[in-house]
Amino acid sequence: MKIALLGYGKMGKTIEKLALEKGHAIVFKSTSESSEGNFNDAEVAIEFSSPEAAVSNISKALDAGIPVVSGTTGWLEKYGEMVKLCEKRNGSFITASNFSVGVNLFFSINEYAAKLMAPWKDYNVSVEEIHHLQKKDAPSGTAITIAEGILKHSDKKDWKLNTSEENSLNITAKREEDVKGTHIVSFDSSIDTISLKHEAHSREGFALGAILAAEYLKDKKGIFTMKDVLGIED
Ligand SMILES: NC(=O)C1=CN([C@@H]2O[C@H](COP(=O)(O)OP(=O)(O)OC[C@H]3O[C@@H](n4cnc5c(N)ncnc54)[C@H](OP(=O)(O)O)[C@@H]3O)[C@@H](O)[C@H]2O)C=CC1
Ligand SMILES: O=C(O)C1=N[C@H](C(=O)O)C[C@H](O)C1
Repeated sequence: MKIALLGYGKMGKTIEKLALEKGHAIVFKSTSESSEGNFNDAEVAIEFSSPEAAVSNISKALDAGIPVVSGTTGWLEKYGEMVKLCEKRNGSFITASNFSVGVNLFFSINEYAAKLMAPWKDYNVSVEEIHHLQKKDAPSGTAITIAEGILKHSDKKDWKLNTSEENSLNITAKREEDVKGTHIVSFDSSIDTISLKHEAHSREGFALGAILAAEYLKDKKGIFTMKDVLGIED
């Protein structure tokens, strides 16, 4: 598969290494300042850039008729625009807050736990995420997906960063040296605490999942999710 990498930072470089090991070719790569290769040679684009650059990168791929996998977080208020553009171009698009298989299983475990815990009103649920110091957005996209999963089964009306409001689901975001991505869901009562934790040991899980999504998307038309890619039921 011929891949264009839109964004060539920590994730772009990890994807390049693993894609080459899997026998794929990188035909184009770009940063905010430079690019090399021929974008139109690509069969699929994998986009991990920044919240400010994501919409223009995704649009560039859809306009060129190249299926696009986007992992960038912090831009989802524009998701509807990208869906419309994808439909207009009869294109192919997947975005996910987290491409790792483990986190996508965690999303389902989280929803199951939230449903199970819903009648037990003595427990208060909260979400914590920890990431490296360079991360631009907070809370993480993954923490938002986790919160949305909990809210499907909770009396809380919304999620908020650092809130003590009872009606809102509290998300805490911590930044620490070199943490790849840790997410913890806690159900706390005065008697005990039940915790679910996912801890990424490297960026390879995110990168492998994005390559898997690109392999899945390459010959398809439409808008898909990681649940489609992994065959996980809703
Ligand atoms: N969905 C998932 O599974 C995961 C998502 N992410 C998300 O992916 C994104 C990138 O993460 P990461 O690789 O760690 O970040 P980095 O900061 O390490 O890399 C970002 C890259 O994007 C480039 N870039 C910025 N603007 C543009 C542009 N207009 N066109 C092309 N490239 C551009 C940067 O270039 P320059 O250096 O010149 O600024 C840099 O090469 C973040 O939003 C992060 O949250 C991260 C891991 C997993
Ligand atoms: O910026 C990161 O590094 C990560 N970002 C994603 C997010 O915002 O959820 C996924 C992963 O946690 C790493």
